[in-house]
Formats: sequence, C-alpha cells, structure tokens
Amino acid sequence: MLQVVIMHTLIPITSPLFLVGAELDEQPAWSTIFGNDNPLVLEIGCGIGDFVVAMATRHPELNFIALDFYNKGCLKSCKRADRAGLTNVRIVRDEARTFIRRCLPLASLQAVFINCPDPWPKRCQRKRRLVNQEFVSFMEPYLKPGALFHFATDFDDYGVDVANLLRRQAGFENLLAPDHWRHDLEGFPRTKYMLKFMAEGKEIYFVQYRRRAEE
Ligand SMILES: C[S@@+](CC[C@H](N)C(=O)[O-])C[C@H]1O[C@@H](n2cnc3c(N)ncnc32)[C@H](O)[C@@H]1O
Repeated sequence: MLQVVIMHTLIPITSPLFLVGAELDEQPAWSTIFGNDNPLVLEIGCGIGDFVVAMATRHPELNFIALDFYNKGCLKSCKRADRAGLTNVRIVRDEARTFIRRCLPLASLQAVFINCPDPWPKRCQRKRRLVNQEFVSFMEPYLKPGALFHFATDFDDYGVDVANLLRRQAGFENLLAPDHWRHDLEGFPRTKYMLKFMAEGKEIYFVQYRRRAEE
C-alpha cells in the first residue's frame, strides 16, 4: 500500500530569544540563560506573543518563559519580543507538561499564566483540555508559595470547571473572592483570542488563585 507522508517544514527561527525545549539540558541554569537571578514567570500557549511582550515590558524585574508547541506562534512571538527590545523573555517551542517536568525546578515559578487555552468544545473532546484537576495538581509544586495561577477562557463551562476545581484544591486560595471568576480584570493585557471573543460579544472568564504560603 502506498503511504503518503506529509512533511511540514518548520520555518527556522533565528531570534536569540528562541529556545527549543527538546534541545535544552535537563534543568537548565535559567540564571545563566537570562543573565540574572530574577524570578521566573511561565506563560503556557503564548500564541503570537502579545501577552508576554506586554507583561515583560511592564515587569523588567521578572524573567518570562513563554511556551508554545506551534512553531509559527513561536516565530511571531520572537519577532514581537525582538521588536520590543526585550531581554527578559525566552520563547520556547515545546509541549507544556514535557517542558515543565524536564526544565523547571519545583517551587521555581512566581506565576503561571494560561490565556484562552484550546477549548475542545465538544463533550467527547473535553478530556483533551489542558487544565483539569490532574493538571492543577501537577502544576502546584512548581509554584512558589504565594505564586499566582492565572487562567482565562471565553468558554463558560471551561471557566466554571476550572474555578470549581481550584476551589477544591486545598493548596490554593482565591484572589478574586468572594467571586469565583470575573469577566473583567482592570489593567490586565488582552490577548489576540480575548479580543476576538470579546468582538463576538462573548465574556471572558478570569480565574486567579495563589498557592498558599502556609502549608
Ligand atoms: C487558542 S490559542 C491562544 C493563544 C493566546 N494565549 C491567546 O490568548 O491569544 C492556544 C495556544 O496554546 C498552544 N498550546 C495548546 N496546548 C499546548 C500545550 N500543551 N503546550 C504548549 N502549547 C500549547 C497552541 O499552539 C496555541 O498557540
């Protein structure tokens, strides 16, 4: 039987801010990579890099690692970060859980941001969603005590599910209490997908917790 193999060529990314997760040492020295010991912040699914560039511009005292497994997204993110002249950002092409396990020490993150992750809207696809109970339990030890866990989506049931499961996670406390989620966070940068959904009249669900300091 004739097998047709479709090869996708990856557009090379030459930015000095770009890293390929699989080519990094296990547990790389982030202080050497960034040239300082500033706290680490992770963005999962950075898309075109608009959010990480806005945040890294506002917070030069933090080092941002923006992850995406989509090469074209990494390319666009690198171009945006290069244009902004940022040195406190690295764009990493990798799958989130693979990268976190291999490359991040426990209790190393000051914050994790997940904006508009793929929604897998059909009921039968929901098990593919990135953020679920297992993921939150997996992520928790990588956060420093007091670190932020930020999640945003336009999908009502995804937003409500994540708010509910974080509520049950003893190691986290709700930063938006008494609300379980908000549809607006003043001053928070809007991502490409947030703006697209808002233009369609949809509401964004923002959920923000922090890892408890005392455990
Ligand atoms: C719907 S887009 C949202 C992009 C951006 N955060 C925004 O709000 O505009 C989701 C992004 O997450 C990336 N992504 C999804 N699952 C991922 C995973 N497990 N590891 C790394 N990237 C992932 C996709 O490639 C895509 O770029």
